[in-house]
Order: sequence, then structure tokens, then C-alpha cells
Amino acid sequence: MTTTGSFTDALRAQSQRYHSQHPFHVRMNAGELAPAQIRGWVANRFYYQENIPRKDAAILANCPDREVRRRWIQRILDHDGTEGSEGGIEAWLRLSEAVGLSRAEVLDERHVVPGVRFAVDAYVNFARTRPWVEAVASSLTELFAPDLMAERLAAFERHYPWIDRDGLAYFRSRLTQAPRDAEHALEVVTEHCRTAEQQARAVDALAFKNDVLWSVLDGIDRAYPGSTGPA
Ligand SMILES: O=C(O)c1cc(C(=O)O)c2c(n1)C(=O)C(=O)c1cc(C(=O)O)[nH]c1-2
Repeated sequence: MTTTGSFTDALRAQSQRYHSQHPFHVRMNAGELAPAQIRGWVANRFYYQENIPRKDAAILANCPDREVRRRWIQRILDHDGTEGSEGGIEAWLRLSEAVGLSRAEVLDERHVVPGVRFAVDAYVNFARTRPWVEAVASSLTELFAPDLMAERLAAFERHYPWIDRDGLAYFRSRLTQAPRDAEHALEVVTEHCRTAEQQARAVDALAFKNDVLWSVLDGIDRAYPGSTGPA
């Protein structure tokens, strides 16, 4: 596996294991979740959102390439925001309010279940401790995210009319941010992974990330099986 084509094919084949196929997401997009389950998902996923900039800061810290850093830093700005442009974490808090959660109960992480915390922490630790190119490869689930995001937007508008549409702005912004980020990450990974072994490690990193995302949903699914969840 040393040609670029077969390498990118192997990376893209990881879409088979993406969390879009997790039963909880399947039920979400089919309109089968109760409000308490949506709230449980939003409150738990906040833990992922707030840790993404820390994960990206770890990649920056480990990356010796100035050109890569100049582009990668945009991800932190996208989530943390800047003066006058609030960013993804604020957008997620607005989503939280739109589904009926208070900002306080999301910010203090009271609803975050152990499995979600462990999975997200594993992702941040991976970026801190593994070679930076592997950490970049692990972000490549974003190759698969736009389809899921478009499906989710349509599903929320159709099946969950009780959620104010303004609360869905986060997903709309990811429709353009995710493809831009994935394209850059793919460029970096194909440039730096030339040997079969480096390429195999990149594919493994992406498989690891799929496991992180799957575990997050396992944790949520188990905590909110039906009519229970944050009131
Ligand atoms: O809602 C989703 O299904 C989903 C998936 C992913 C992903 O595939 O990792 C990300 C996001 N959302 C997201 O919002 C986000 O900011 C993000 C950053 C990253 C990353 O690994 O750097 N993945 C994702």
C-alpha cells in the first residue's frame, strides 16, 4: 500500500465504520428519539465539542511544520471563536438552549456519562502522545461528517419541529468547515505517509477515532434508552 490512490482508498474505506451507522444516530435521523434522548445527546456531545480545541492545540504543540500550524490554528478559532464571532462552542450552547437545556447544566458537565468522558479523553490523549501526523490522520473522520451533517439537518427540521431552527446553526457551519478541514488533513497525511508502514499507522489512527466516536454514542445510548434523560 504505497501508492497514494490505494492509501486514500484505505482511509476512505473507514467510512464503513463511521458513527453515522450507530443505532442511536440511525434512530435520531429516523425521527425516533424522545426529547429527553436528544437532550442527553446534546449535553454529552458538548464534552466532545469543548475538548476539540484542546486536541487541536496538542497537534499544534507537536507539529514542527510552520505551514501546517498556520492552517491548523484556524480549527481552534472556529471552535473557541474570536471577539465578535462566537464560534462552535457557543453555537453548541445555543443548540443546548434550543433543545431545552440550561447553559449552566451543560457547562458544568453534570450529564456527562463515564463512557463519553473516557472516549473523549482518549482522543485528546492520543493527540498529545502520538506522532502528530497520526493525530492529523485521526481527524479524518471529518471526510465522512458532511453527509451525516446534511442528513441530520434535514432530519431535525422534519422530525423535531419543537427545536428552534436557529439552534441548528452549528451543523450548518460544519457543512463548509468539515470539508475544508478534511481536505487539508488529507493533504498533510498523503504528503507525510510514504511508506507502507506509515500509511498503515494512519489508517489505524483513523480506525481508533472511529472507535472513539462509536464509544461516545454507546455511552449515550446506554444512558438514555428511552424515556429517561435530562428533564
Ligand atoms: O456530529 C458529528 O457527527 C461530528 C463528527 C465529527 C467527526 O467525525 O470527528 C466531528 C464533529 N461532528 C464536529 O462537530 C467537529 O467539530 C469535529 C472536529 C473533529 C476532529 O476530529 O477534529 N471531528 C469533528
